Amino acid sequence: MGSRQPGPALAEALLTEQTRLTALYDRLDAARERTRAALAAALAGGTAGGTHQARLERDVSAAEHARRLAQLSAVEHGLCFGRTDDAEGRTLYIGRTGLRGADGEIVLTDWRAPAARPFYTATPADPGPLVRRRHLHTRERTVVGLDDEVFDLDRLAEPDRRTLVGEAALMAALRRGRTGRMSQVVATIQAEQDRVIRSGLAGALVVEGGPGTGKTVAALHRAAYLLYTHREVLSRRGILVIGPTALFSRYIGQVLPSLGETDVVVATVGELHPGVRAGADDPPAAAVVKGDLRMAAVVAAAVRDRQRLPDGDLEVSFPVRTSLRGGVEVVVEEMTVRASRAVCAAARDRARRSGRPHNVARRLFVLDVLRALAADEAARLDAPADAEDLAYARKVLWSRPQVREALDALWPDLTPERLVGDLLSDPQALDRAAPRLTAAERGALLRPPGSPWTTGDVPLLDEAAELLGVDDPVSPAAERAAADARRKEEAYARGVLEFTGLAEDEMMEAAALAERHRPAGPHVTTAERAAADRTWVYGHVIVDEAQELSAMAWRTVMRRIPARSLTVVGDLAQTGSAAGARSWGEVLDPYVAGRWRVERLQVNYRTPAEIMEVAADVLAAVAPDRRPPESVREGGDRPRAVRASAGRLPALVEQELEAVGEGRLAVIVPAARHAEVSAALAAGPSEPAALDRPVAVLTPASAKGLEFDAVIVVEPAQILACSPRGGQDLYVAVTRATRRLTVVFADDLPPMLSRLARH
Ligand SMILES: Nc1ncnc2c1ncn2[C@@H]1O[C@H](COP(=O)(O)OP(=O)(O)OP(=O)(O)O)[C@@H](O)[C@H]1O
Repeated sequence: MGSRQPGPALAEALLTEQTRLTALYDRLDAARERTRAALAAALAGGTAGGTHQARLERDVSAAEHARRLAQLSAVEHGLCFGRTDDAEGRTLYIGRTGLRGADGEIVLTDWRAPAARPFYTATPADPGPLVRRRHLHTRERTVVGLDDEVFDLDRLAEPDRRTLVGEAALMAALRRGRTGRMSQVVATIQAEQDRVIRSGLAGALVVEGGPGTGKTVAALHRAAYLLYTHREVLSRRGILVIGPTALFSRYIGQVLPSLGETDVVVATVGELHPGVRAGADDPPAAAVVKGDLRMAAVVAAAVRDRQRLPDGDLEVSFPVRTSLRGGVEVVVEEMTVRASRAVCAAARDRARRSGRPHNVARRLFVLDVLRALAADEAARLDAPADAEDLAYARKVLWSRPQVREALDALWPDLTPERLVGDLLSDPQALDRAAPRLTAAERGALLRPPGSPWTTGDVPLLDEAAELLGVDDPVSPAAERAAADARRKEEAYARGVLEFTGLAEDEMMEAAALAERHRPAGPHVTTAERAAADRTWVYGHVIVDEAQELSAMAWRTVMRRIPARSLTVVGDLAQTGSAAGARSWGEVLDPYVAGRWRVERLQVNYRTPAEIMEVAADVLAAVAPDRRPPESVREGGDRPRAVRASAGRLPALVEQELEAVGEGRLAVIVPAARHAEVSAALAAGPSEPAALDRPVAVLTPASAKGLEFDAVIVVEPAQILACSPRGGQDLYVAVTRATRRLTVVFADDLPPMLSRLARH
């Protein structure tokens, strides 16, 4: 065990570290003061004008100072948490940010810096350069405890050669009650996690491991590490973190800001199409078809299906003379112009061959047909026309609603929403676009017009958006409006200067506000700009619970990361979606063949051994080739099974709440029972405030990635029967608890849960 120091020695050590910590906070205060002044100066400098270049530089440096100030403000708690001493007598203090002393020497080493690495990787068996590692426990600006490990092998007995880093510190972190939010763990990162965090940026890194092995927490720290190490590239492009549900996004939402990182977008696949918020999931049959790569061809065919030819020649009639009779406008003379079907076909071919997206190629089609119509009109009027006349005639024709309507019917300007919405609610359109799908598959896709968007629709919308494109040259008016907005922002930024005399928090708010209110330019955070732009290219993408993504969803993700720099986090034994992955090769080979690598995490930090034994039985039944992770903790309360009718659930919930005190409880139910149990427990819908309540009623799918002090799993037999991946769902459900697991059943307890103590 780590050598905890006895009385006087401990007191002396505490005093030494307190002196150091106080000095570090002084440096932090000074750094904030300097940054605040630099921000104020940058905002004030040259506001009256200056060259465009000067303004740009000022904006960029102001953004940089604002970011640094945000970072310095985020590290107030737990600023310094570790110290290393090496064989050469060098001492480093490790903290959540780097700080320099008055002479420019490094007084606090950022946890992400290469020099900090031994703090995480040293083990008694392989201490590297270290002779001692010390964990500092602090509350506000005070040192309240120390935890030392002396890597002096001669004095350590073999059984004491632990492999875990700072066991006491880790255990203290793991014993904390759950708050409904994931917290950062920079002080207790384990060696195997450190490898994940510091792995290089290129290619795809797959982080695989059973439930509770810290895949998510390691991936988020990796985001912070990558932003630190490759700031140049990544802060401009940002990092996208994709999670399984909005609830999960909320659960992990604090980790990166608490590490001082803001250039990260957290979203679900259902949120990747700006303007559409897909909440609902598809029924399994529809999910499977929508997730199939054949859908790319279906969407492409649906687009082509909207590029039509007239039945015969194209004929358009419009009034050329009208007169007012009794206050009503009547057509006195009409004219009909024609373009032959062959001309329309040639126009369509040319537009298609151009390789441009539908809405952009539309211009070519329209132009060709208008040419033919204008020539026909000239012939009809018997008026010899030169090129200029014809150009004018085309313009006039295009301004006629009848002409526009006729051309729109042949080659309409389409939004992705309209294309996909129409396709999925029109059986004939589906028949035409998807001849290769079976009738049953097409049937699974069909739904009433105006149905809400589902997660499975988003990859289809994204596919459609790619094929449709946008024919939207920036108008001079829009440019003027943007310039105007920029001027207003500059005035606002000047106003921010008045805040500089105020307290830290207020200053931060003002700086953040200035950033948030700027619609364009460097003051809007990278994350905000990225989230609003479907075509944004990210610097790195992290996909969590990656086993859930369908092949079509992967296409959508890969579009956002042409450089293919990815972290893919998941556990194939937890795949719940019918359209999800079966192997990483199947997912990644089409995009990064030969450029992906796997890191496995083996230790479970969440679930005590007693609960994990139960989970291992479930795993053995559903995925016999997989080994469960090993729990780092034992001694949790014995998991139990209770035979009880639904009516007794509220009483059981009360019991569990009492047992966990301040802790949180989840009741995980088969999807079909969610509404009923929520009503019985007077719990609201599961999104997004569920984590704020002491009791959350969740389905296995919505519980994915989350954890609670106590979990009640309701009717496991029904969870098993509810979906084709019911076994995986049950595995997810029984691995969410950090302390207590109760399984409630009325009739049957599945044999795989027979290890549970019966009550
Ligand atoms: N090094 C660590 N120090 C302290 N706590 C840790 C550490 N690693 C993981 N944990 C904690 O263990 C719990 C599980 O971690 P996490 O949610 O990242 O696991 P996971 O592998 O993503 O699980 P799942 O597959 O079930 O989603 C979290 O509470 C996390 O904070």
